Amino acid sequence: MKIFTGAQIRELDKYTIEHEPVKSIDLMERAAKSITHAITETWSNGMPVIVFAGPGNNGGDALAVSRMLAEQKYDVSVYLFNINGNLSEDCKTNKQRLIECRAVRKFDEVVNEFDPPKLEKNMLVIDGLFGSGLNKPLAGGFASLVKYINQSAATVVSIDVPSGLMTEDNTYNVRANIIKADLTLTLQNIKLSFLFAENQQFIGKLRMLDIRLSKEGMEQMTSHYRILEENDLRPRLLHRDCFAHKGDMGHALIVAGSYGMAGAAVLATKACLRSGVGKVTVCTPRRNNDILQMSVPEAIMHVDKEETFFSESVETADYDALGIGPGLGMQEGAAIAFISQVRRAQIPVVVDADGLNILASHRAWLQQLPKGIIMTPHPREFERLSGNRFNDSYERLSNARDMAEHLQAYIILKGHNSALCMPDGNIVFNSTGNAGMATAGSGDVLTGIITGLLARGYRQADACMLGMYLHGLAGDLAAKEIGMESMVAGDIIRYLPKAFRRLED
Ligand SMILES: NC(=O)C1=CN([C@@H]2O[C@H](COP(=O)(O)OP(=O)(O)OC[C@H]3O[C@@H](n4cnc5c(N)ncnc54)[C@H](OP(=O)(O)O)[C@@H]3O)[C@@H](O)[C@H]2O)[C@@H](O)CC1
Ligand SMILES: [K+]
Repeated sequence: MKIFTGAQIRELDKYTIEHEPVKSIDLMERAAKSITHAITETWSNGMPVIVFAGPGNNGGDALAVSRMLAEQKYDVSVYLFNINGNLSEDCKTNKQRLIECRAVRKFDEVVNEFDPPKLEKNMLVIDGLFGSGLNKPLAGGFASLVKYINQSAATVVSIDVPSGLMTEDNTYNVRANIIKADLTLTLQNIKLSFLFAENQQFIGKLRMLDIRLSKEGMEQMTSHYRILEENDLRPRLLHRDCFAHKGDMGHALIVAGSYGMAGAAVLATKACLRSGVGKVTVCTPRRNNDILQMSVPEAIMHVDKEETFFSESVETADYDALGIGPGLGMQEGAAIAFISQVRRAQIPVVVDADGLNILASHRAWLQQLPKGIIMTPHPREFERLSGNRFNDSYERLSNARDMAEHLQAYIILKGHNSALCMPDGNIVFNSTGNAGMATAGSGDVLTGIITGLLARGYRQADACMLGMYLHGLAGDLAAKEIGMESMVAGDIIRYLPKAFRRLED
């Protein structure tokens, strides 16, 4: 599913009006009908409704919804904020229609003085102040109103966007002046800012309402942001020939583990083996040999000459992909072996964990990475890697996109809705996964899966998308059966076969 910016939404709106064709006011009526339906489905008309409408089309929606609710015998009081005497055309029309229908308890057009109504627990507030047309942080009277609504015990439903929240960049927004909705009814498509963890407090529960914007318009419009769906992945799956031999299924090399961190190597190797690859060799320090041999008997050992850390890069001619970094340690010896290994690899490479930390402490090496390299940092690893501190997820994501373009790399920013930044500047968000996966070793599992998929023959972009989707799906399937609270990384590996099955069916 594509994600459109506020500016693109306005273009799509225009396109739909011209090509369907439909009058702008009728499109608003259509949106209001589906918003009203979502509200009446959830709350009965015994609940008093207070509507706050702004001067633009978000306010126009709110006025139309007020009329429709009042016609269905809801007890509706409406406050329209017309401070500058400048209502949008459709807002004006809906103001007129509302006055004419005479069904609302109260209609107050606020021009100057505003005496706020009492908001109580059993009331429903409809927030139609601002939507995708917001162009600066809320201030003054609107900021006070938002604070007043937020501190009340009433249930809040936001139309399209919680008022005060920008559809993309909230880096310099004033968070105290954004509505905290219990439910956001967003029109047609999800907005970029809804995907960021720190904005969940404003959105509450999210529902998307199909208002039938032009399909053709949406297909034609290019978007740099996309949400990954099962249907995007199915056609990309490689099929297994019935005469397949393990030699045809790829050979992955995992370089992982230091003394005390054998577990990271075990998890990455096991996950790699579960990702359809033919063979996996694991290169690890001498002292981890027995642990690996016992925990992952299917893997081939390549034991480093050092007892406790990775010290010598491996010839990669016999391998199809390299995954390096989990539990590798940060000794200077390991760092030098790491960069030598990455540089000499003539195969696709995935770098994670200590591999990223090593790069962060030798940032000049970033310029020496092979094109097409895959890096999978979590937010703090990415801050160290980029040498920056970020105010929010949007700023972090923009920085990751720039780095991916500059280094011609694939960067998966892990977290709530992991984001894959591609060398061409496009960004794909994952739609699977859950909070139970925020546990030690979860990242090692992802590294193993992507390395396995690369060795199996998937190209970088496909391996990253499929890898993050399967990783999250396995976590979701695990959560369904065992819950999130006590989930460990090994559970994700245990549910990988079911995740593959689900995609293949
Ligand atoms: N998707 C679709 O196709 C459809 C979308 N629809 C609906 O349209 C909504 C978008 O409507 P919109 O473009 O009129 O913008 P909206 O959010 O109402 O705000 C604009 C007004 O706010 C003002 N303003 C801005 N910032 C401000 C601030 N900080 N403080 C104070 N004022 C501020 C701005 O004034 P200006 O700064 O431009 O002078 C202008 O007056 C969308 O969210 C959805 O609900 C549906 O009706 C049908 C189909
Ligand atoms: K709103």
